[in-house]
Amino acid sequence: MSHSIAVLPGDGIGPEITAPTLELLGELGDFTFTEHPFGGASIDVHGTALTDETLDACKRSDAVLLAAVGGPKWDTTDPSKPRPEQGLLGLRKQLGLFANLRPVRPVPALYDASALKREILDGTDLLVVRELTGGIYFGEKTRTATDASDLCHYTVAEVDRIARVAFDAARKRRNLVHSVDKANVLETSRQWRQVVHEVHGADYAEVQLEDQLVDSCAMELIARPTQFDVIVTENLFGDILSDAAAMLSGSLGMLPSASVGNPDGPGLFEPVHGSAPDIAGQGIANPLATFLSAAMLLRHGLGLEAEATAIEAAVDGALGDGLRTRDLGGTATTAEALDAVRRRLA
Ligand SMILES: NC(=O)c1ccc[n+]([C@@H]2O[C@H](COP(=O)([O-])OP(=O)(O)OC[C@H]3O[C@@H](n4cnc5c(N)ncnc54)[C@H](O)[C@@H]3O)[C@@H](O)[C@H]2O)c1
Ligand SMILES: CC(C)[C@H](C(=O)O)[C@@H](O)C(=O)O
Ligand SMILES: [Mg+2]
Repeated sequence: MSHSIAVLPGDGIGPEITAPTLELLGELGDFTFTEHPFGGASIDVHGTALTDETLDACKRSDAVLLAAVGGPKWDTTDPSKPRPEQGLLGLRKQLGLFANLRPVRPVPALYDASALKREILDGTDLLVVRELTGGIYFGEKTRTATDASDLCHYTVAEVDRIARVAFDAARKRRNLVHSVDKANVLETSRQWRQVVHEVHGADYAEVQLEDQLVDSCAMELIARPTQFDVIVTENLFGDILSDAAAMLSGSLGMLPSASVGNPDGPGLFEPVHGSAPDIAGQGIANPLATFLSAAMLLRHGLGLEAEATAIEAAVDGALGDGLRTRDLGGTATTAEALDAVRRRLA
């Protein structure tokens, strides 16, 4: 049976890293890919970042693969103008994907590519569980000539369900959850902390739970990353902490993600990084975060565990053979990265 994958190449380096990812997937099974305009590319043609046609196509698919959206062409401070990023937020919301899983597992072969010492990195294996459809991203926004505001809002139900995703993940890992908030200042964080503890006490008492303030968590992530197993946090904190955590893996170009949570619809699989406009069009982008996102698509979206593991092992193997794109301190092009990983698949 052929699996249908809706493909959203998006903007900037998006198309350059999507094409090799589809080639790689093509080696592993029978997939039907359909590409759809999304983000800035969609604004240019349709005037909106997410059309009904693209949304419907995503809903009908078995899984959605996204590269990245955005870029200077569409940057605007005018709230009446469309932005590529609105399409991404709308897609996550409309698909009901409230849980964003961002694993960070530095590959030993890349320890030298990191600015951090080997002793700090060795043994790091953590998962950021980011709440994805609530918080300040989705609260009411206002703007007048003299002021602006973004409302941060969470319901108990939204916190409850993301907490369960984190505890369930921890049970399959090292049984430890750090719940990250700013409960010393924010009311939404005080509610977050209370609900996480209630869920824990009721159903997950055997999982170790630690509370951590987000500012010190940012420091601890870089200073002592091995202490973390699962980090669960709200939307904005998770966005920022996961880019910081990318430094553990050597480059933002290494981190994949899976956006899940709706059992009745497809998941969305996307690298953590953006459209990298500074290197777009040069054929030098690192495609590995998208390859690894495709692996998460196979595992979480289609239940193809062996194929997912094959991609991850091939990426590790290629890096062990010395594959280094420019962000990792080397000279390999995107095409050479595909060749190196494909050789390891065989
Ligand atoms: N999921 C998404 O679509 C997504 C995520 C983050 C940012 N964005 C958007 O991307 C645009 C650019 O944002 P930014 O510059 O802050 O972040 P970015 O992640 O695009 O780039 C940050 C830095 O990392 C480098 N980089 C990122 N991915 C790389 C890769 N695969 N290979 C090599 N180098 C890579 C870039 O060259 C740049 O120097 C913005 O419009 C932003 O809104 C989109
Ligand atoms: C592009 C932007 C809306 C997005 C986010 O903030 O969620 C990105 O930074 C990410 O991490 O996926
Ligand atoms: Mg981000």
